[in-house]
Amino acid sequence: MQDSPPTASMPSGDPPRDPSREGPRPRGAASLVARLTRWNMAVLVTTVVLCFIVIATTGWFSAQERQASLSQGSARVLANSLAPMLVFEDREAARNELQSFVRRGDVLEVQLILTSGQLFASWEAPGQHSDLLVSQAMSHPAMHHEADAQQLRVWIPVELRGERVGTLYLRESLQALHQQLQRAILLVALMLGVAIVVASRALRFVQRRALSPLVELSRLAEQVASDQNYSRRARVHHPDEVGRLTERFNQLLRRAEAWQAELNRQLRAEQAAGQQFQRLAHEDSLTHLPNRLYFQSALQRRMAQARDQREGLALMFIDLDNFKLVNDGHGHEAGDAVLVEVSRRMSGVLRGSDVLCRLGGDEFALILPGRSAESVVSNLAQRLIAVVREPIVIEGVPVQVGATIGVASFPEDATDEAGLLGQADAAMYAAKRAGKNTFRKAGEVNSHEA
Ligand SMILES: Nc1nc2c(ncn2[C@@H]2O[C@H](COP(=O)(O)OP(=O)(O)OP(=O)(O)O)[C@@H](O)[C@H]2O)c(=O)[nH]1
Repeated sequence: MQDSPPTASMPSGDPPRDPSREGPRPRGAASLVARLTRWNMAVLVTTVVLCFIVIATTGWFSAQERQASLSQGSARVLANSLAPMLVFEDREAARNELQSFVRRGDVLEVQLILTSGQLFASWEAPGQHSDLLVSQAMSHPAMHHEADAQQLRVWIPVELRGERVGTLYLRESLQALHQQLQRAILLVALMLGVAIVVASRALRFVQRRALSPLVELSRLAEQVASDQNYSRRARVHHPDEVGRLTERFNQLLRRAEAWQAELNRQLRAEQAAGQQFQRLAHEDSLTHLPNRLYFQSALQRRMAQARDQREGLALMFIDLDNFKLVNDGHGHEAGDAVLVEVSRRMSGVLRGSDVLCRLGGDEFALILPGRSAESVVSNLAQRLIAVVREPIVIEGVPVQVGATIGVASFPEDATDEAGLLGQADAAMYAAKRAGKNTFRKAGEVNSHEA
């Protein structure tokens, strides 16, 4: 057989890819490292800012308290030295004492008031006006202080030998303290800013290291999803949760690989079975020549090709002579053996492009593609008749059959398959009538003879 029946194309072992599961990470999907760093930074910055607020507030209040206690201490010393001057009504000495006291610089106002409520001596910084109410000064029996954001006020009783002789009122500016504190806060803020920058770098580095096995696993999963190569394996870095996850993932890969191998094996088996089925459907089981089903499609295909390429084609209809006698005389099995041998002999004299088919019984058809010269066709018919006529030895007994051939040419005798086969069939019958073991061409058979 020169033209083998077509085989069915089977799908490859790999299942189809799903493009939606491939490709880079979608836009806007941040990496786990970046997301974790952002969250950690948010927590860190919030904590640092809260700490900063607590430190600054506590610092402010404790600095104010320290300033108040310092001022109270110096006011007490001043009150002690002013007490005798108050008793002896030495205003000049009291003013001098106040003058030397206010050299400290932060003082805005000092007032010395007698128990009667009368002002004994005072000092006010340039541009300052006293804000003291006498009733307020006398209302505090013991040392007392008040502070707001800008100023500190101290009231202290002036006593001599345990007896109250007046009140000393001191008002101080907290501006210097403010500036000092601002500088300290700025310095702390700067240091915290640097600490945040260093911490963010360190966090990113640590998280990148800690999450690298997870990132590696995710990359591997993406690769496997993309190329479906289940023989890949992920590296287990540490025997922690991620390590165990990696082991489970490798286990899944091993199973998927085994499933894929089994699926491929099944597909190959089905492919082979399909090819076998295709072959059997188009093959004559006795002679292994292409059968009638294949002949019909082959003739259609070859004629279409001939039409397209403006080529010719010849068809021979071959019927064995006196084959029935073999069956009747030597049995059906002997008849089968003759059919097999005749097929083998006829195949032996054909060209590679010729297609010999068994149509059924003792009937054969031969497609000769291309435009063949008349003499070539005649010679081939004679050779076929000659090889078939050679005696065939069946179980030691020679038997003889013959062959009668009808030839039809495309496009001269017919332009469609049925017409061409009919013409070859008619020519063959004409040859039978002419005495068998011969051939006839459709073009030479006149209508009367047909
Ligand atoms: N052994 C065998 N015989 C078959 C097979 N198919 C058909 N036959 C027989 O082949 C014979 C064909 O009959 P014919 O073509 O009329 O017989 P013939 O002797 O060749 O007649 P002519 O063509 O006039 O020479 C019949 O007896 C069928 O039973 C087969 O597969 N095996």
